[in-house]
Amino acid sequence: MSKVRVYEIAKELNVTSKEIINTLEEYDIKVNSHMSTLKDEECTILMEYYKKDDEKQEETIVEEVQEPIAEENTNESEVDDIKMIKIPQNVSVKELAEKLEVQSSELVKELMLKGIMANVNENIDFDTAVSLAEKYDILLEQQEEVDILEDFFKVEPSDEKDLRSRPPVVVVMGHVDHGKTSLLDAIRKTRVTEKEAGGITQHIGAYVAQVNDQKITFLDTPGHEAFTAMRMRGAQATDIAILVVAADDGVMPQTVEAINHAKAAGVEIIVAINKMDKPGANPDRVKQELVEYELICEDWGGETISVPVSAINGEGIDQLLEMIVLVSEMSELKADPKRDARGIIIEAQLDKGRGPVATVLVQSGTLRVGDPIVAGTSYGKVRAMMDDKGRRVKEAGPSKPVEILGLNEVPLAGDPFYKAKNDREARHVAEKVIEKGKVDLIKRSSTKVTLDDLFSQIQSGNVKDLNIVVKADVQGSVEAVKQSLQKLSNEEVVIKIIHGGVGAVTESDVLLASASNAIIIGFNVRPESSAKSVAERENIDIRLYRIIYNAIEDIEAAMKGMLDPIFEEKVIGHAQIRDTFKVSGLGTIGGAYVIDGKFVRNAGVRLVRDGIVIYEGELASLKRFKDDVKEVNTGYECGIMLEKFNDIKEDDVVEAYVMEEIERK
Ligand SMILES: Nc1nc2c(ncn2[C@@H]2O[C@H](COP(=O)(O)OP(=O)(O)OP(=O)(O)O)[C@@H](O)[C@H]2O)c(=O)[nH]1
Repeated sequence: MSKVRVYEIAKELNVTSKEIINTLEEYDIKVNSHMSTLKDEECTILMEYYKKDDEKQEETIVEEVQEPIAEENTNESEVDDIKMIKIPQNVSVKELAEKLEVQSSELVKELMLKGIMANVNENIDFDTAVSLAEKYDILLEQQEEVDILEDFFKVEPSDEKDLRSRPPVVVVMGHVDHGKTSLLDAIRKTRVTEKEAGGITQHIGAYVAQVNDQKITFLDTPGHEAFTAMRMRGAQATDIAILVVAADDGVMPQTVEAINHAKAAGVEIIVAINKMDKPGANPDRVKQELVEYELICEDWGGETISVPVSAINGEGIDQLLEMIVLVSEMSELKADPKRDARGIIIEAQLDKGRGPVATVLVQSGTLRVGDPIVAGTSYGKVRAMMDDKGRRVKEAGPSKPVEILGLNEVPLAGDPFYKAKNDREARHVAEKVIEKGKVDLIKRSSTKVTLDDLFSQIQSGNVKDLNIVVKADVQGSVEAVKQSLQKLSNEEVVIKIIHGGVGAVTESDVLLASASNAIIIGFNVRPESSAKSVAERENIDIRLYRIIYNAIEDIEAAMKGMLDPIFEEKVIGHAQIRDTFKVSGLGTIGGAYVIDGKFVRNAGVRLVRDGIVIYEGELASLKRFKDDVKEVNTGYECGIMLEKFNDIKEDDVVEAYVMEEIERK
């Protein structure tokens, strides 16, 4: 118990500081004030002394039940006499003087006496501040830095009566080349530029379309990756996703990804069946294919709204917009325009002449020119605001995208922004965010689930749904895994397969897992290298299996807290097959080049072709020229033979791994 002060132990023992000083005097120990620090043995003496006293008192109480516990509370008044003030870790002399209600010059003098030369604007550390305050019988407490941020970012819900309807925020998703950009352009052309005489559409990352007396805000970056990347950073900006499916091409892999990303985010989906002008257009086939993904269109007896459109000739665009209005009316989207502005950064860049320029989407409150704001680690006063038509505006309410000038640096897309009380608070909060680490701040509320800590997260009530992304080499495996895993759901936790697909684990899968707190399970597939690095950064658990049963077993065990991964695989190198040689009686030798890490003779190996694992086993031989070798390092060529496997082809990648014992987290 080091560095305990008199008043602290007094509080602990529920007596006055004065009493503590007197008691110590009985033991010939002299202390000066309630701020004096006590030695360990002095604390022990006091604890012993008062313990006995307590026991004695208890006995007395037992004997004299009627006796009121006389004025016990007088102790508190003494404690109350000591004024307690919270200060940050570092304060300037001036700030401290204000808190202590004394002249700054007086503190400067006091500091001089202590041998510290400081002017009024200089910062002093907490201990020095404490020693200064002691003189004024004021006790300083260190303000927890997290408090400042938590207080600042805390969003009190608005009163129901202050809520007003707001326009929907819409994003366009779909498979590559199905017409996302063309559709956004078509809407902008009919609903934005032409109606605004002389209005020039600015590309600011979002635009507002007018439909009769309603407005719709479109985010101008199509694609589910951008959408989920923002969501992963904590920003849920979108209300409705338009799923664009080309009528002549039908549901394709990225259509499925888009569906699952939208579903995981819980946004409404409206299907736009595009390219209706094309001769091969077959909207019924699209609707039929969508059924498999639980999007059953209205004319097929379901609830999903679908609209046939052509981004080229404008067919169906009006109807699509009306449907968006209808869906948003049903969703009763509301926000409080009166409170301090809050929203997200949609995109931002550095403009040579104007400095950092950011497009922001106001989500609640009203942003005004002159408002001090914080966005991630950047801050500043809104110097000017422009809308999507390049017009200067003074304020922007909920769902309105505006371009703003005045931030000190370029924020990131997806950063939330908040209005601060004043410039000083904005700067201070941004500095604290930098100190604390931005990523940490944004993800404060989301600890990522891993199989290793699944059980403890279930126990603590953090996990009610175990979200899983499944990737496999063939569709059959995806389906088999989905079905077997879903059966594992029990009363405590429901297993949800939020996305399943064929092929390597991609960055988009990892983004989805991160945004939805999911784990990824791969069967006979490998993560792409970009996916691997994002997974590491985001702390996403990717589990790779060859046998479905093993995955089921692991998840079942993890749910019961009985997972025992004693060994973990560590990939030690990759080699690319550059040539192959058939040797009669022996088999195929791969002429390989070690591209990273190293190859060792007794490592486990797997052969990967286009992200799919074709073979897993052992090396039958590892040679440099004619000699058998134990290992081959990066940048060297070698001859590889695989145990009982000859289907080696040019450009195949062989991955070498060893099993390492790991500690359970
Ligand atoms: N005939 C016809 N062609 C269309 C239509 N919509 C888009 N296209 C064409 O399809 C091609 C792809 O359109 P984009 O709008 O670039 O598609 P996208 O989905 O944004 O593509 P990515 O951004 O690459 O994912 C272009 O050549 C368009 O001209 C349509 O309604 N009818």
